[in-house]
Amino acid sequence: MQRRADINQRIARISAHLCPSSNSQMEGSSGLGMSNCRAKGGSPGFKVAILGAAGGIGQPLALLMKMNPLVSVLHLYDVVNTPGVTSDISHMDTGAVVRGFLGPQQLENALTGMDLVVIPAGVPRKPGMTRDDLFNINAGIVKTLCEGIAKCCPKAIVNVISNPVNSTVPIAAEVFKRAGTYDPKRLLGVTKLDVVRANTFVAEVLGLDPREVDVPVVGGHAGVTILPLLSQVKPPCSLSPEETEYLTSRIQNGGTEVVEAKAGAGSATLSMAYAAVKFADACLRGLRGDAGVVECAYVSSQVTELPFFATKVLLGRNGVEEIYSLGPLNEYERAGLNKAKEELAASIQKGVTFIRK
Ligand SMILES: NC(=O)C1=CN([C@@H]2O[C@H](COP(=O)(O)OP(=O)(O)OC[C@H]3O[C@@H](n4cnc5c(N)ncnc54)[C@H](O)[C@@H]3O)[C@@H](O)[C@H]2O)C=CC1
Ligand SMILES: O=C([O-])CC(=O)C(=O)O
Repeated sequence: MQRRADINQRIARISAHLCPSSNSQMEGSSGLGMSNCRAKGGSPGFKVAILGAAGGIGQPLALLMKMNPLVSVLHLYDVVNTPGVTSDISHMDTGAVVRGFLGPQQLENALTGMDLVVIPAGVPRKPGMTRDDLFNINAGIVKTLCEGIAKCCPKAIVNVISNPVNSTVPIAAEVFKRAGTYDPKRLLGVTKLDVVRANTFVAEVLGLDPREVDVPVVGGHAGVTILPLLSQVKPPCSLSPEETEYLTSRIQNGGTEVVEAKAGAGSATLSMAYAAVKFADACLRGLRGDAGVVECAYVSSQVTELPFFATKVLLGRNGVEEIYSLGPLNEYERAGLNKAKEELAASIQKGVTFIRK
């Protein structure tokens, strides 16, 4: 009888170690936490935080990041619902240890020690809205989150997804400048979804596999600031003026296409999570020291007279190691570039003014 009780006690002790309850993975809870778990921290890899992790993008992004073998620790932060999302994701039998953080009082712990911070926090569009219509709410959210980054993980690479990206990246830069932590190489606006869409739509027109197509998309991430360089598509191809016009318009309006199809239920989340995880993976491969990791991103730049601009960049151990020039543009692209720069200049100024005012 006594022997049976001993065995039961031992089993209970072991399962408490190996299967902590979902609450115990939440920052600030009592009892056995992930910090007591024997399996924690053993695997090499990078520490990644997702801010806005319970949202439409955040949840599938968390799932995909949990599948990434380069990630050893995954912190999920949001102002709502992180206990459930964290519990759910943490049951996936992949290497990354997942921890959840709920509300502003846990932001600092969510950020401390992170190598990469991905920000999809903020409100999405509804039909009839522009991305700039999100500025009033999302600017403040991005400001607060970046203040936390400056304080707790100033050396982290930061991927900004929250719209309007054309303004939220300058906002992040101003916050970091104020804090004395700004490193332009480590701040990247995520425009990868424009590239993903461009590859898909161009492949459809040409009858190719989208995985074999590479379309540079430069400028920014809203309407006419999204500038696909269809004269530089790889593999080299020839598009008629009608095909060029159709593709440029579809790529520029890809976000609106999804917003309208979702009819009030938000904007692109699944394709965005896919794009964001590809982009984050590229940043991590760069950090690891892999050679030749190139992505389009909206960064501090001298490619044009504007302080921020999206082009292809080389990612490395310090973030953006090299920024590539635009390459030869045709007349149609040069006209598009002028339109893009006009709108981008205003969006950048709006972001800068928001912090400096
Ligand atoms: N860069 C790009 O290509 C794309 C950007 N986006 C943008 O991403 C953002 C998020 O979109 P969705 O995930 O669809 O929205 P969502 O509303 O589904 O999720 C946003 C999440 O952010 C959280 N949140 C709000 N305030 C927060 C704060 N102060 N701290 C932490 N979390 C906070 C919310 O609780 C929510 O869980 C939007 O601004 C959207 O426009 C969307 C698609 C593509
Ligand atoms: O269109 C939106 O509002 C969301 C977004 O940025 C995109 O899907 O490209």
